[in-house]
Amino acid sequence: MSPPSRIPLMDDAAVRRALSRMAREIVERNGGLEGMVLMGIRRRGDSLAALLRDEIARADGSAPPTGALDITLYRDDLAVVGPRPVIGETDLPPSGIDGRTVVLVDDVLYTGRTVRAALNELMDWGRPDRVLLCVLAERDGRELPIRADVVGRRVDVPGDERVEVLVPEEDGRLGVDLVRPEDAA
Ligand SMILES: O=P(O)(O)OC[C@H]1O[C@H](OP(=O)(O)OP(=O)(O)O)[C@H](O)[C@@H]1O
Ligand SMILES: O=c1cc[nH]c(=O)[nH]1
Repeated sequence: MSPPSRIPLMDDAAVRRALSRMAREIVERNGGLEGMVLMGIRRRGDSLAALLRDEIARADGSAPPTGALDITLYRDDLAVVGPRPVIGETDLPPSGIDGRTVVLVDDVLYTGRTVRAALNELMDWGRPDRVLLCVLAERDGRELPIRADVVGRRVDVPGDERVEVLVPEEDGRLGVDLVRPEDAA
Protein backbone atom coordinates (compact mmCIF):
# COMPACT_ATOMS: atom_id res chain seq x y z
CA MET A 1 0.00 0.00 0.00
CA SER A 2 1.53 3.34 -0.99
CA PRO A 3 1.24 6.31 1.38
CA PRO A 4 -1.15 9.24 0.72
CA SER A 5 0.20 11.50 -2.00
CA ARG A 6 0.43 15.24 -1.55
CA ILE A 7 0.15 17.52 -4.54
CA PRO A 8 0.86 21.24 -4.09
CA LEU A 9 -2.00 23.45 -5.34
CA MET A 10 -0.81 26.83 -4.05
CA ASP A 11 2.58 27.84 -2.70
CA ASP A 12 3.31 30.67 -0.25
CA ALA A 13 3.35 33.32 -2.99
CA ALA A 14 0.09 32.08 -4.55
CA VAL A 15 -1.68 32.12 -1.18
CA ARG A 16 -0.42 35.65 -0.47
CA ARG A 17 -1.62 36.83 -3.88
CA ALA A 18 -5.04 35.29 -3.24
CA LEU A 19 -5.22 36.87 0.22
CA SER A 20 -4.31 40.25 -1.22
CA ARG A 21 -7.16 40.01 -3.74
CA MET A 22 -9.56 38.72 -1.06
CA ALA A 23 -8.64 41.64 1.23
CA ARG A 24 -9.51 44.11 -1.55
CA GLU A 25 -12.79 42.30 -2.20
CA ILE A 26 -13.73 42.32 1.49
CA VAL A 27 -13.13 46.06 1.80
CA GLU A 28 -15.01 46.67 -1.44
CA ARG A 29 -18.02 44.64 -0.29
CA ASN A 30 -18.09 46.47 3.04
CA GLY A 31 -17.71 49.86 1.35
CA GLY A 32 -14.57 50.59 3.38
CA LEU A 33 -13.42 49.55 6.84
CA GLU A 34 -16.26 51.08 8.87
CA GLY A 35 -17.95 48.57 11.18
CA MET A 36 -15.93 45.62 9.93
CA VAL A 37 -14.79 42.84 12.25
CA LEU A 38 -12.76 39.83 11.11
CA MET A 39 -13.47 36.54 12.93
CA GLY A 40 -11.31 33.54 12.05
CA ILE A 41 -12.44 29.98 12.79
CA ARG A 42 -9.86 27.98 14.74
CA ARG A 43 -7.80 26.29 13.56
CA ARG A 44 -6.24 27.88 10.47
CA GLY A 45 -9.10 30.31 9.79
CA ASP A 46 -7.71 32.44 12.64
CA SER A 47 -4.25 32.46 11.04
CA LEU A 48 -5.75 33.47 7.68
CA ALA A 49 -7.83 36.20 9.35
CA ALA A 50 -4.61 37.64 10.81
CA LEU A 51 -2.98 37.64 7.36
CA LEU A 52 -6.07 39.33 5.85
CA ARG A 53 -6.01 41.93 8.65
CA ASP A 54 -2.34 42.69 7.89
CA GLU A 55 -3.08 42.94 4.18
CA ILE A 56 -6.03 45.31 4.77
CA ALA A 57 -3.87 47.41 7.11
CA ARG A 58 -1.12 47.59 4.47
CA ALA A 59 -3.49 48.59 1.68
CA ASP A 60 -6.01 50.74 3.58
CA GLY A 61 -3.97 52.23 6.40
CA SER A 62 -5.75 50.70 9.39
CA ALA A 63 -6.44 47.22 10.67
CA PRO A 64 -9.99 46.02 11.35
CA PRO A 65 -10.66 44.51 14.80
CA THR A 66 -9.93 40.79 14.59
CA GLY A 67 -10.96 37.83 16.73
CA ALA A 68 -11.09 34.05 16.71
CA LEU A 69 -13.92 31.56 17.16
CA ASP A 70 -13.55 28.09 18.62
CA ILE A 71 -16.59 26.19 17.40
CA THR A 72 -15.88 22.86 19.11
CA LEU A 73 -18.91 22.92 21.42
CA TYR A 74 -21.18 23.83 18.49
CA ARG A 75 -20.15 20.92 16.23
CA ASP A 76 -23.00 18.64 15.22
CA ASP A 77 -20.70 15.61 15.55
CA LEU A 78 -19.50 16.44 19.06
CA ALA A 79 -20.98 13.17 20.34
CA VAL A 80 -18.72 11.15 18.03
CA VAL A 81 -15.57 13.27 18.39
CA GLY A 82 -14.69 11.47 21.62
CA PRO A 83 -15.19 11.94 25.34
CA ARG A 84 -12.64 14.77 25.75
CA PRO A 85 -12.77 17.14 22.79
CA VAL A 86 -9.99 19.74 22.73
CA ILE A 87 -11.76 23.03 23.36
CA GLY A 88 -9.94 26.21 22.42
CA GLU A 89 -10.83 29.80 23.22
CA THR A 90 -13.10 32.20 21.45
CA ASP A 91 -11.62 35.73 21.46
CA LEU A 92 -13.99 38.54 20.58
CA PRO A 93 -12.44 41.88 19.72
CA PRO A 94 -13.19 44.64 22.29
CA SER A 95 -15.61 46.23 19.78
CA GLY A 96 -17.82 43.12 20.04
CA ILE A 97 -19.92 42.08 17.05
CA ASP A 98 -23.26 43.85 17.65
CA GLY A 99 -24.24 45.95 14.64
CA ARG A 100 -21.01 45.05 12.80
CA THR A 101 -20.26 43.39 9.50
CA VAL A 102 -18.59 40.20 10.64
CA VAL A 103 -16.26 38.69 8.07
CA LEU A 104 -16.13 35.02 8.99
CA VAL A 105 -12.85 33.51 7.77
CA ASP A 106 -12.06 29.82 7.30
CA ASP A 107 -9.52 27.82 5.36
CA VAL A 108 -11.77 25.34 3.53
CA LEU A 109 -15.51 25.25 2.77
CA TYR A 110 -16.77 21.73 2.14
CA THR A 111 -20.00 20.43 3.72
CA GLY A 112 -20.74 23.78 5.37
CA ARG A 113 -21.13 22.20 8.81
CA THR A 114 -18.23 24.13 10.35
CA VAL A 115 -19.71 27.40 9.10
CA ARG A 116 -23.15 26.45 10.47
CA ALA A 117 -21.54 25.89 13.86
CA ALA A 118 -19.69 29.21 13.63
CA LEU A 119 -22.88 31.09 12.74
CA ASN A 120 -24.69 29.59 15.73
CA GLU A 121 -21.85 30.56 18.04
CA LEU A 122 -21.67 34.08 16.59
CA MET A 123 -25.39 34.62 17.21
CA ASP A 124 -24.89 33.59 20.82
CA TRP A 125 -22.27 36.34 21.19
CA GLY A 126 -24.31 39.13 19.61
CA ARG A 127 -26.28 40.40 16.65
CA PRO A 128 -24.13 41.37 13.68
CA ASP A 129 -25.74 43.54 11.00
CA ARG A 130 -24.36 41.20 8.37
CA VAL A 131 -22.04 38.22 8.06
CA LEU A 132 -19.79 37.67 5.04
CA LEU A 133 -18.14 34.30 4.54
CA CYS A 134 -14.59 34.30 3.27
CA VAL A 135 -12.67 31.07 2.57
CA LEU A 136 -9.29 30.41 1.02
CA ALA A 137 -10.36 27.15 -0.66
CA GLU A 138 -13.88 26.24 -1.74
CA ARG A 139 -14.77 22.73 -2.90
CA ASP A 140 -18.07 21.04 -3.82
CA GLY A 141 -19.92 18.91 -1.28
CA ARG A 142 -22.23 21.26 0.56
CA GLU A 143 -24.69 19.49 2.89
CA LEU A 144 -26.25 22.74 4.05
CA PRO A 145 -27.46 25.84 2.17
CA ILE A 146 -24.29 27.86 2.76
CA ARG A 147 -22.19 29.72 0.21
CA ALA A 148 -19.03 31.77 0.38
CA ASP A 149 -18.98 35.48 -0.47
CA VAL A 150 -15.24 35.80 -0.98
CA VAL A 151 -13.18 32.84 -2.26
CA GLY A 152 -9.43 32.48 -2.75
CA ARG A 153 -9.57 29.48 -5.03
CA ARG A 154 -12.19 26.97 -6.15
CA VAL A 155 -10.89 23.41 -6.28
CA ASP A 156 -12.67 20.50 -7.92
CA VAL A 157 -11.64 17.31 -6.15
CA PRO A 158 -13.19 13.86 -5.79
CA GLY A 159 -14.95 13.13 -2.48
CA ASP A 160 -12.17 10.89 -1.15
CA GLU A 161 -9.47 13.56 -1.53
CA ARG A 162 -8.71 16.36 0.91
CA VAL A 163 -7.76 19.94 0.36
CA GLU A 164 -5.31 20.91 3.10
CA VAL A 165 -4.51 24.52 3.87
CA LEU A 166 -1.19 24.91 5.68
CA VAL A 167 -0.36 27.89 7.86
CA PRO A 168 2.95 28.76 9.55
CA GLU A 169 1.55 28.59 13.13
CA GLU A 170 0.27 25.01 12.72
CA ASP A 171 2.23 23.56 9.82
CA GLY A 172 5.43 25.60 9.50
CA ARG A 173 4.57 26.99 6.07
CA LEU A 174 1.85 28.68 4.05
CA GLY A 175 0.28 26.76 1.18
CA VAL A 176 -2.56 24.61 -0.09
CA ASP A 177 -2.08 20.91 -0.90
CA LEU A 178 -4.32 18.26 -2.39
CA VAL A 179 -4.02 15.02 -0.43
CA ARG A 180 -4.95 11.76 -2.16
CA PRO A 181 -5.71 8.75 0.05
CA GLU A 182 -3.26 5.89 0.20
CA ASP A 183 -3.27 3.68 -2.85
CA ALA A 184 -4.70 0.28 -1.89
CA ALA A 185 -3.11 -1.45 -4.91
O1 LIG B 1 -17.27 22.57 5.49
P1 LIG B 1 -16.79 21.47 6.40
O2 LIG B 1 -17.18 20.10 5.91
O3 LIG B 1 -17.18 21.69 7.83
O4 LIG B 1 -15.22 21.42 6.31
C1 LIG B 1 -14.40 22.54 6.49
C2 LIG B 1 -13.61 22.46 7.76
O5 LIG B 1 -12.82 21.27 7.78
C3 LIG B 1 -11.58 21.59 8.38
O6 LIG B 1 -11.66 21.60 9.76
P2 LIG B 1 -11.57 20.28 10.64
O7 LIG B 1 -12.96 19.92 11.09
O8 LIG B 1 -10.82 19.24 9.88
O9 LIG B 1 -10.80 20.75 11.93
P3 LIG B 1 -9.53 21.73 12.11
O10 LIG B 1 -10.03 23.11 11.79
O11 LIG B 1 -9.13 21.60 13.53
O12 LIG B 1 -8.47 21.28 11.13
C4 LIG B 1 -11.30 22.99 7.89
O13 LIG B 1 -10.42 23.67 8.77
C5 LIG B 1 -12.68 23.65 7.86
O14 LIG B 1 -12.93 24.36 9.05
O1 LIG C 1 -11.05 18.81 1.76
C1 LIG C 1 -11.34 19.16 2.92
C2 LIG C 1 -12.59 18.88 3.49
C3 LIG C 1 -12.84 19.30 4.76
N1 LIG C 1 -11.89 19.98 5.44
C4 LIG C 1 -10.70 20.24 4.89
O2 LIG C 1 -9.83 20.87 5.53
N2 LIG C 1 -10.44 19.82 3.63
